[in-house]
Amino acid sequence: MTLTLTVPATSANLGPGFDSVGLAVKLYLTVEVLEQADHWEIVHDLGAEVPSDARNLLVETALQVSPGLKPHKIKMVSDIPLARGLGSSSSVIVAGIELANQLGQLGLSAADKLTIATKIEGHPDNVAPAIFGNLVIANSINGKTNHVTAPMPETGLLAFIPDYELKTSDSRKVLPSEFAYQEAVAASAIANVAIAALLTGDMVLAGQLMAEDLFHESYRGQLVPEVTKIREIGYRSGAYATYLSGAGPTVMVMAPLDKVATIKSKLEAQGFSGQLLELAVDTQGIRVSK
Ligand SMILES: Nc1ncnc2c1ncn2[C@@H]1O[C@H](COP(=O)(O)OP(=O)(O)OP(=O)(O)O)[C@@H](O)[C@H]1O
Ligand SMILES: N[C@@H](CCO)C(=O)O
Repeated sequence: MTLTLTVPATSANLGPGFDSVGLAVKLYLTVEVLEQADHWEIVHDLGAEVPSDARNLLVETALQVSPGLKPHKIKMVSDIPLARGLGSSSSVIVAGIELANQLGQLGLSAADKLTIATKIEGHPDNVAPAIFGNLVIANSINGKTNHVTAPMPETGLLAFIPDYELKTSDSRKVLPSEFAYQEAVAASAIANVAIAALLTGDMVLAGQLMAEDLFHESYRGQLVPEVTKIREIGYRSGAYATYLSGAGPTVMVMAPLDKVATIKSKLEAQGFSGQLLELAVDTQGIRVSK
């Protein structure tokens, strides 16, 4: 039987949860492992920029975890748009670790996978929900990763996915290299209350605090000009929150389920170039079938 790995997309930060909070959503990367071969071959239609050989991030990750793996032919299909703030790189890294785990029979625990994935990605906010599903709050310090998974309170999710890419590396370049002590205290207090509100199911309070992020959104706004108008429309139409998903450029609107259709049609009327997608929370994380 064929080994198939299915990994969800993820939306990181949720405003002030910079580098530490993420939500799994129902868009998927699917990796089907076919026959053993002389060399790695990845069959995909993700464009010429994505390598079809051992340079593909999937294989690079798998070989980093288990260098002796035998090459295989692999079919890769993805609904997760690349470099748009929906965790495409994390989905591949998580799939690569699982590929090594399965082919190399490594017996990795979920915690091991999170530690490895965080080391490769640099922060746990996308890889953690890609592994566990749901809402995950995680940190990593000196190679030690901690995480808490929680159900997401009921909310509609509307993603505006611009038709331009924004690489995480470029979006991190506009962030400050230092933060004054008082500012750091204020930023983390906002994040703490936002998380407490999410964990107690208070989407109204969570949404207010998500809009008050001090860590990254104000610096990145210039890279995603649509965010100001989308936030204004969301605010006037009763959304809970509007935030930059991951490093952007996707803008996520969280809103009561009965307000999503109205907000969607108001956003459509703006004529922004891109896609508007209604999403739902993935509650499972990575699936392995064989
Ligand atoms: N299926 C894939 N196979 C191989 N490489 C991929 C795949 N998906 C994404 N990548 C690599 O990851 C890069 C995008 O990573 P980047 O961190 O910039 O954005 P993202 O992960 O989509 O967004 P974010 O981290 O903000 O949520 C792509 O340019 C490509 O190099
Ligand atoms: N927390 C990360 C997510 C994207 O990898 C960022 O905002 O840069």
